[in-house]
Amino acid sequence: MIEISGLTRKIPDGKIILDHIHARLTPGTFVAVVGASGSGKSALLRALALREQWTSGEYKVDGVNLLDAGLFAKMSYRRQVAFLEQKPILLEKKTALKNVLIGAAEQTPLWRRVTGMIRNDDYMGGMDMLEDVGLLDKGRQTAEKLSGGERQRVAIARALVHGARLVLADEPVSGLDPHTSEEMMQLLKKLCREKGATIVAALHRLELAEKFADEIWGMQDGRLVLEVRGRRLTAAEKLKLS
Ligand SMILES: Nc1ncnc2c1ncn2[C@@H]1O[C@H](COP(=O)(O)OP(=O)(O)OP(=O)(O)O)[C@@H](O)[C@H]1O
Repeated sequence: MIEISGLTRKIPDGKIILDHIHARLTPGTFVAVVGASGSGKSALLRALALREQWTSGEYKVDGVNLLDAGLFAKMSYRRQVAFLEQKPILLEKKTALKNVLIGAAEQTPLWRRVTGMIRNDDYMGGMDMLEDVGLLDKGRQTAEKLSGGERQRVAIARALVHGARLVLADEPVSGLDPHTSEEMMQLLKKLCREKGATIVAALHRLELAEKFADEIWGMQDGRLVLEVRGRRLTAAEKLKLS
């Protein structure tokens, strides 16, 4: 269980971009973060990934406040968190399988990054994960030849093969056509269910959030102003977020 309380981030010019956010993340839940451009969706995801400094607040993971914990505890937590970029950065000349197994710098042991070695059981694990994301036939294809949707799938497989418990996805369907976007959302939902990972995805398209997410968080001016579970947003709520 992850509990955030009073998460605040103030940038050097004094502007508060995340303002006293309280939230709870239950394992295996798919959360969509929605809100107007500049409302703080990406900033929230980066703060959850500990990629940016928190000015104040508590970040409790299984009851322990990570912000008071030592460097090793933070590093060990970061290894359990995967961040999916809008445009995944892959090793272009390497195969999809190698990208899954050695591409995630924060989650890959140093010896493997240095040697590029893949053990037989890792190879099987990588292939299983590629199958889970529907890319078994693309395992030997180099990343440069993959489509936008396939690249996102490789990035998702890479996140999950290393056992990420929290996957933060910043606009995972940006630039994808409507059909591929729906497939991607379906895949995230399936992996959430099957692997028990918690997924927090920033989304521009409300209808995708309503169709696929278990919870919708609405951001406005750095504040979390809506938390909706198991239902669509009302017209008034949509208006609030526009
Ligand atoms: N490191 C930073 N330095 C200065 N300002 C920042 C920084 N990070 C975010 N901001 C500002 O904080 C606000 C929220 O930005 P953020 O990128 O989180 O919005 P967003 O909701 O993800 O927007 P979009 O949907 O356009 O991606 C914006 O006003 C942005 O300019």
